[in-house]
Amino acid sequence: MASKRPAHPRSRIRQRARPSPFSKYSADRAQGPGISEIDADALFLVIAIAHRLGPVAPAQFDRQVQRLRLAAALFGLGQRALCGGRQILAVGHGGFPCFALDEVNLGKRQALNKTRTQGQARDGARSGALRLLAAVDDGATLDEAGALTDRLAPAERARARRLALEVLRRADRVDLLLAPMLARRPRPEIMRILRLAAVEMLALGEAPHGAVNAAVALARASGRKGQAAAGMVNAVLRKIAGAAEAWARLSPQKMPFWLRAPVVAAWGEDAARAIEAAHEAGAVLDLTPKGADCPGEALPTGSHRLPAGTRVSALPGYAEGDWWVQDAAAALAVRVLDPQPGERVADLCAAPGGKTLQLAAAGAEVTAVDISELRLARVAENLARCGLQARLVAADALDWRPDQPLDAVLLDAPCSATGTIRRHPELPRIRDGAGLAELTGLQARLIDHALDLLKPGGRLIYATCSLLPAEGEDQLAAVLARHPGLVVEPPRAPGVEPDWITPQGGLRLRPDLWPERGGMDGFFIARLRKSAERT
Ligand SMILES: C[S@@+](CC[C@H](N)C(=O)[O-])C[C@H]1O[C@@H](n2cnc3c(N)ncnc32)[C@H](O)[C@@H]1O
Repeated sequence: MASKRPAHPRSRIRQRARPSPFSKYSADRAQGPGISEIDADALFLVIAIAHRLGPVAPAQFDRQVQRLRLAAALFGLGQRALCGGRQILAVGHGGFPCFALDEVNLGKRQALNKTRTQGQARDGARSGALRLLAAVDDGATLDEAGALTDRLAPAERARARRLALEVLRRADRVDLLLAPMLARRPRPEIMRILRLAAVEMLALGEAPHGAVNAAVALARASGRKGQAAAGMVNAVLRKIAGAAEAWARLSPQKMPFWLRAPVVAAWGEDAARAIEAAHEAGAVLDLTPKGADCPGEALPTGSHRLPAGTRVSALPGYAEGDWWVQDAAAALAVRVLDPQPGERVADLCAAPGGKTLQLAAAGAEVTAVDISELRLARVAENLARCGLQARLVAADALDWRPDQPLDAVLLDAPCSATGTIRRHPELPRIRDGAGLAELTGLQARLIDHALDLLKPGGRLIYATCSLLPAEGEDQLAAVLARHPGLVVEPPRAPGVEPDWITPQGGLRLRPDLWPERGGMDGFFIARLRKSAERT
């Protein structure tokens, strides 16, 4: 397409030389790639399109981003340029020169003035999902990548995340189906488009013509090489549309070897497959009630369950803080502790605070400690919403000591989080099991420190949202060996089934439990009582 290259060489140099104050993924990610990594020519063109300076009011921001995105698409610039466009505007909010779109220069007034149809909204969600998937391929979690969909309307943003989750739950299974249909492996951005359309058709019931047309359009919009691949995308996806039987014969995607091997060693091949099926099925929504009023079906353990995809903020009682979101397995740690009103309890790795809320709701005098000030702010928000109180301390738990010994400590230790793959299916793709020895070493030090903070006869709950025995059963065995006199107490709580209790007395929860109810996160919970004799 012909375009007028405006003479703004200085803006080009300035933008290239000046690093963006925004990381690519989120404010939490300190060293994300900045604007300098965006394809310079694409960025130059977007700046060219947007060269008429003027402040962008926050209310117009989304509209400006949308226009810039359309402009970039018209020039065939693809994702990287779109990302650049967003960042230029974002920089504008931070006080840098801000670029507003010049429709006259663009010469495409009609296209830009088009009102958004439903189809465009869906493509916004698909493009958003592809940006999230690209970020995961770069090693980001979906939460870290969330900022990449900020410019979408809330419903599109939610749909983009849902699509990305569904693809990540099946990416390996789709690749197995695609492999014989591909003469050679396409570029990563084309592979992501193929996976997305395949999952939409085979797992989400999307009509083939809609999914295939959208995929072809996305391939074309992804740049010159994408345009060349559009024919292949069309042909392959038409074959995929007819491959429902072959798809049904493929098993759910396997856990990576570093995780699967210890799972099989602990519980066998059938359990590993059942866990993989639960990972593919994804997670439902669980709430922990503060009092009696809580939407959803009451589970035997006291949590309330709603279908996946339920909009949390639309549920009754959200603003009033009548409940909070917490997986049924996670909620069992505090139920097993059974905190009493007035007891002095520390929640040593507290953020975002689900367990702190449970402790405070039980009437305990809670100190919530977390090493991350940023994450501790979420505990404060959650406490405020639910009208509950706790003392918040931003500190390394290993350095923190209360002024008097405690009745109880809850240690929900940092771990591999492999029990949460149903809701974080990107974890197996971005982790490789490295650093496990470091984590288990930290867990052991935290356990010993927690025991040291307890009064004689005080109780400790050790919990991890992990499927790895190294972070659960093995830690329990090791702490019992290190501390003679320490006792494991039965993990009693309403709804806890005898089969969930290990021979050693720990509580082993797995995603394949309660299959008819929708599963639960993987967790290990142990209740320990310190010797009543002073040492
Ligand atoms: C599994 S999450 C805790 C979830 C939390 N208990 C809940 O129920 O919402 C682990 C937390 O440990 C914190 N953490 C990691 N290392 C820590 C340390 N040495 N001291 C205190 N907190 C730590 C992390 O910041 C993270 O918020």
